[in-house]
Amino acid sequence: MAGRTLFDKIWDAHVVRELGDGWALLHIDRHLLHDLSGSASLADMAERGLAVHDPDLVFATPDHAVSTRPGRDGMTYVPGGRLWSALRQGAQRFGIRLFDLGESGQGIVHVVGPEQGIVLPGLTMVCGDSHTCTNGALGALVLGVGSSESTHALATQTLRLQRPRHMRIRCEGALAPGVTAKDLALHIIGLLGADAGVGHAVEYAGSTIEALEVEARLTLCNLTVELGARSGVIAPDERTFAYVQGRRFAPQGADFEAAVAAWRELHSDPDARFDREVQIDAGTVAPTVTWGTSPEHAIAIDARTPDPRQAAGQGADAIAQALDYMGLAAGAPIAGTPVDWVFIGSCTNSRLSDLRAAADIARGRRVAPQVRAWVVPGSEDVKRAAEAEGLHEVFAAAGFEWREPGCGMCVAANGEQVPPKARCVSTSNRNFVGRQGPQARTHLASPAMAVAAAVAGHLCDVRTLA
Ligand SMILES: CC(C)[C@H](C(=O)O)[C@@H](O)C(=O)O
Ligand code: SF4
Repeated sequence: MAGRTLFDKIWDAHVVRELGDGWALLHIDRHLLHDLSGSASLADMAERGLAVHDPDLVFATPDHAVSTRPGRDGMTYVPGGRLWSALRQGAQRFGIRLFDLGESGQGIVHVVGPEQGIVLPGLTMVCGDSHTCTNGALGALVLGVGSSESTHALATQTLRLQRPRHMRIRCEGALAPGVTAKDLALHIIGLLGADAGVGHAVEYAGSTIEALEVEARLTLCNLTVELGARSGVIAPDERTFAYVQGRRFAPQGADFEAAVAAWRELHSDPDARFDREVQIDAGTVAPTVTWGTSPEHAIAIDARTPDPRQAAGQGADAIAQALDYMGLAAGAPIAGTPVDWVFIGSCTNSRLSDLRAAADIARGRRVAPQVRAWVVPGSEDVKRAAEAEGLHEVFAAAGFEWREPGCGMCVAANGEQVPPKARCVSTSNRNFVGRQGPQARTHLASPAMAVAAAVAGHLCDVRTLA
């Protein structure tokens, strides 16, 4: 038998029935629900008189539509309150565990899954959210699903899926000081394009990936969907096992040891075949930011915006449009661009390690007077851990607002918007037109780069910050 990829190994272990033409019915080990798509799935189930097949494998938490204002409750953002109570009612009706506001386990669904040990190596997991790919960093087969797939999975604990093609992105070399997994991810998308992964499952491998901490791997995998791929995966290793050990829903004691023994088999065989292989020289990656309205509009901080006059055909129009929306000149240095807002948060960069990296730059500095800057921890547990270390005080002393856990300004589904034409440096994953509010302008960056921009008042290289 030919060698198998990591993805194949997890897939094969979950096939309930082969359906032909590459399709199979797969067992789904975990299902996560959030207030936007999850509340809708549960309402659909109720309306159709369906029962949840295995409520113990389903977990819910409000994140998108809840306010992150200090002292908030579920009704602080009134339009979102309806979704919050629908999620609560649905969870209660079907006997699903809900991590509610103020409780350990509440937070952005993709932060909570790994943090609580709900997502584990070798498992299959779905969630009605495109950034479910984040969880592949633990060596799990994870998929963002649509509403009918979500209902199917709730009702049957299975999903009918077509095996994707395989793509391996091999990253070699040590990241330079000041360069993070976020910069690497943006660099990769900038290089390959936002549709490079369509139809593929991505595996990240190589010495750079092996050297990344698990939380940094989560950041990298989070951006896989911005490459067009539904899932990204990293082979679990000693770092993964150490990360998982002791988490609330992870196996404990002898069960954990037995699980680790099985998890050690979860890697692509040396002779596994990939449909596409890409090599990335990670040692040359610089701190990277986006200039335009797609994550593929990524450039090194010391580079210039593109010039449509030097591009051909449709590409030129798209560049001109993006520059116009962003209020930027063609062929101009991106560094020095003045900034109005800074948002540190989202399922990309709101874990404890991200907040530590941000605090390291913020310590002893001040947010520029014209800038408004927020730090939104990814989960209740992240918030508590950060406060126990005094990070909230570092941020407050530097002039940042310290907020409650949730998606916050990432997609503005909770009314927290960047004002029209204001420019925001954001640690999130999407800079689409109107993403952070109508006419809002978003530059994606790492937490350290976002703090550097907040302090300088303009986009700048964190490595040269005064
Ligand atoms: C609202 C939700 C379904 C959506 C997603 O699928 O990703 C959101 O989380 C996003 O980041 O755009
Ligand atoms: S933080 Fe942003 S990207 Fe992540 S799930 Fe929430 S809205 Fe989507």
